[in-house]
Amino acid sequence: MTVIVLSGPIGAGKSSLTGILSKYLGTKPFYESVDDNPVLPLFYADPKKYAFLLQVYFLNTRFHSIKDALTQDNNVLDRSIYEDALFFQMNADIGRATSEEVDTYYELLHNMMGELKRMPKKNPDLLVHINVSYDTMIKRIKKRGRPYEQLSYDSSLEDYYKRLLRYYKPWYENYDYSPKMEIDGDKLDFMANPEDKQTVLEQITAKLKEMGKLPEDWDKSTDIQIEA
Ligand SMILES: Nc1ncnc2c1ncn2[C@@H]1O[C@H](COP(=O)(O)OP(=O)(O)OP(=O)(O)O)[C@@H](O)[C@H]1O
Ligand SMILES: Nc1nc(=O)c2ncn([C@H]3C[C@H](O)[C@@H](CO)O3)c2[nH]1
Repeated sequence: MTVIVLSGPIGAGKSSLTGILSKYLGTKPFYESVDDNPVLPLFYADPKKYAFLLQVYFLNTRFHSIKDALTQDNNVLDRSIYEDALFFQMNADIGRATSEEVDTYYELLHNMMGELKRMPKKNPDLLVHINVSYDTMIKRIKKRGRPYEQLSYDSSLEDYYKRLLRYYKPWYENYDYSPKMEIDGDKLDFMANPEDKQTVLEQITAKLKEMGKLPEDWDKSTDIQIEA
């Protein structure tokens, strides 16, 4: 059983790489609830009012996916539960949560993490973190085109996104729930460039082999077709 989780800021390419990787490894993808998420547009329209509700929504949907993923064979998850607190803390730090909401959130998170410890598999096998600069992040957010994430929708998002990148750096450095590796999302266009896609799959395959999670003679074509 191998569970891989992707991490990285908004628009880094987690969902895209989840699709590629799960197809390549023949495993099941688990996507974050975004397009079917009724709270996300409310949050972007009024972050102070909806930050707490959005966090609880994400925690709940993430918990469902994890419970499912950790009891099945092989999986790829497009964001880790360990990033939830990063988002919440950042929003709390900019005044979008009351002290009661902060206390309640951390109690709930602690409670849920306690449940995870009782699962047959407690942690993922590997975290694959996609690193991107601010410019790449904005380019990808534009390309994907969710209206409420655009700087033209709310110019304060520039500060929000830059702050998010600052929070991610120490978060990744301190992450120690599983082995981890970084992908250079600025240089590697694994969506449009087949050579870059091959490079990324080779890097992940090498790490899985090193960890004994893939046979040494695993040699599968990286020529897989994914809908953008
Ligand atoms: N390495 C890449 N090179 C070029 N384009 C990319 C790359 N990764 C993702 N994209 C494009 O960038 C956009 C955002 O990608 P994606 O939705 O996978 O990001 P994400 O990290 O899952 O975002 P979110 O955190 O918001 O869910 C998509 O339009 C995707 O096609
Ligand atoms: N506030 C907040 N807390 C979270 O835990 C969280 N997880 C994801 N997101 C937002 C980022 C993208 O817009 C979109 C897709 O990742 O959802 C979050 N926003």
